[in-house]
Amino acid sequence: MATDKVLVGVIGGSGLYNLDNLTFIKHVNPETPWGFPSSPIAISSLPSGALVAFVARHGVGHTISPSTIPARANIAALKSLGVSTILAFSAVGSLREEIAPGDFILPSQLIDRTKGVRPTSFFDDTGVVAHAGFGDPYSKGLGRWLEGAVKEALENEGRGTKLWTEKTLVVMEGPQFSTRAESLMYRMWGGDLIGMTALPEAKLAREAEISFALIATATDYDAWRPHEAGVTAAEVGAILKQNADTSRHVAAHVIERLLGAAQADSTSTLLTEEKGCMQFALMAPPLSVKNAALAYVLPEYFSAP
Ligand SMILES: CSC[C@H]1O[C@H](OP(=O)(O)O)[C@H](O)[C@@H]1O
Ligand SMILES: Nc1ncnc2[nH]cnc12
Repeated sequence: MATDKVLVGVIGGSGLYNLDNLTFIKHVNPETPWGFPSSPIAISSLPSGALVAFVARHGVGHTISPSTIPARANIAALKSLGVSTILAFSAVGSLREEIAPGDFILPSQLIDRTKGVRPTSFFDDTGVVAHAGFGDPYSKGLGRWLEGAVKEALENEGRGTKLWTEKTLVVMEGPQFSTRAESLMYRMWGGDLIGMTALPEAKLAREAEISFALIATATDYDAWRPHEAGVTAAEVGAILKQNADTSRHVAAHVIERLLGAAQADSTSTLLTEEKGCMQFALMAPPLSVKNAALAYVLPEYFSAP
């Protein structure tokens, strides 16, 4: 099933700086109205010939901190290539005893503990006000479908990696890890996982009408456990390689099946679930507004001056 369109994008987090299990074709580096993406985007092909676009969230040499990731450029650059669905990978700490380092999770909810220092909207400084729906931060149909596909990929890899679903991810500013008091408070709030990068990425994907799912990979137990030292970067680093190898396997397996499923059923909305979601989020008639930045990321509604 070959197509020359890049319908699926992957964002790699800590430890996942390439998809070198796929056949590399070329790098592209689109300059967006929000600057360049975190890394040049690697276009690779799956065994079927279908194309995948990959961006390394922290740069390929992990030089970009969570607070300064150019998330708007990453999402806009992927959209400019034709991407309609993004699978994002993220290393997270566990706030629950049962979720162990090495486990994979498809979170369904987010709690925002970033500090307002990250630009979170494509509409900033455009004169257009938009309120995207975000009650379900991850695309629900895609998430339901991924549950089976990721489970199958993990079983097929044969490492015994567990998959959890319906979990709540707390997104903190960083770069320092949490105090014990904060970690305990997040547990009381209902948090199951903690990370530093899931926002604003998911909000921006929604504004860009891109289907979006997060595949979180647990690296540590954060600081809430009594009688255990708090988390360190060394502890996280020790498990990143194993998680990244499994993530590469999961990405290849899942994307091949996702594209196959979408192509086999012409009524499938797996790749297009969020299309049209911004239509009623805009507080002014969009076609009356000419804006180059919005025309770049939402050409469905805006045109350039
Ligand atoms: C190296 S641990 C902290 C670092 O790892 C996570 O990154 P990502 O979500 O991109 O995998 C976490 O959010 C921090 O940025
Ligand atoms: N314990 C933790 N806190 C925040 N982000 C993380 N990423 C991986 N482990 C983390």
